[in-house]
Amino acid sequence: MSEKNIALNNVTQVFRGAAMRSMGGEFRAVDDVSFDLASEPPQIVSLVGQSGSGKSTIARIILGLQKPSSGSVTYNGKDIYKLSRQEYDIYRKDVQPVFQDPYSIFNPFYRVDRIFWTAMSKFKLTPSKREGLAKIEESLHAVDLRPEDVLNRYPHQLSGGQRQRVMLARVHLLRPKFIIADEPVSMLDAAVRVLFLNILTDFTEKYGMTTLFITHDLSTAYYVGGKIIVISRGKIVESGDVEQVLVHPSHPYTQMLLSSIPVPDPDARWTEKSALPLEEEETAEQADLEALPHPHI
Ligand SMILES: Nc1ncnc2c1ncn2[C@@H]1O[C@H](COP(=O)(O)OP(=O)(O)OP(=O)(O)O)[C@@H](O)[C@H]1O
Repeated sequence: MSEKNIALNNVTQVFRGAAMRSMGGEFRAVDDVSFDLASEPPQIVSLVGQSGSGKSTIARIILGLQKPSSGSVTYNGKDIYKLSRQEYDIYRKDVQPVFQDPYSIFNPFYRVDRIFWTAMSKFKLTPSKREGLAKIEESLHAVDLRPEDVLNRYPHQLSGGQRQRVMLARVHLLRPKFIIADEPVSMLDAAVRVLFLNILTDFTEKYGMTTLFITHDLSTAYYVGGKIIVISRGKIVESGDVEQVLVHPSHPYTQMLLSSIPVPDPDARWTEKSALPLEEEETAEQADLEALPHPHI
């Protein structure tokens, strides 16, 4: 199997405007970020940082939704903005997104089956109606959904967990080399979250899809395993095997993120405020730890 590679080379994203007046008119959301995602061996790489640290901006840049102010993203060594039409079509098929709440990208007027038929036609998978339906059903079963429960429904008739799994079924159907999953479980409850994460790790192991898993929550990064990249204020501060980094964090920011995770203790009352300083004025989301192991082992 030929190896494919997405590389971020000194990617920087500067936002300018009146709203950044207090910061000298510009704000560096992503600052000189470089890392690689390789298809071989397939792996999960978690990109972790607080709210506002630049994670989603990096996802958008990789997906070609936003051109960085400087630096480049290359696919197999070629700048994604210099790919031919045909090469770009391959990139779009090879690199599939899963967003936090897919509701915003579902067309509310179309039933769920249309998502799959549209994907097949867009990426020129043109099976017969019968073969196509068999593939769709296989993909739904792969994410633990029953076709009869979802295919004829409208997006608003599904739960958040079902909608997220429909997006995973779409990924299963397309069999990309890479998944860019931006906070895919942050809106799910603990039980559905674990189900989703298990399917995602299965995709990497069974079908060889390398996943960039974006999360603010160290516990979920620890749960999915693989590698981790820790980002603060747009800069990578630490990276490596998730086990190594979370058990022996070397950077103060990683240590601080770890120490801010509340340890479930039925006898303890939560009286103190988190020691975590925020990236922005926004409030950091609380990690939902109910069903996930604590990274301190
Ligand atoms: N189009 C834009 N114009 C101006 N500032 C922006 C724009 N997009 C993002 N930002 C700012 O860049 C910073 C990084 O945003 P980004 O969404 O990448 O962070 P994040 O780590 O994904 O946060 P979250 O987990 O809350 O989604 C934030 O301060 C955000 O307000």
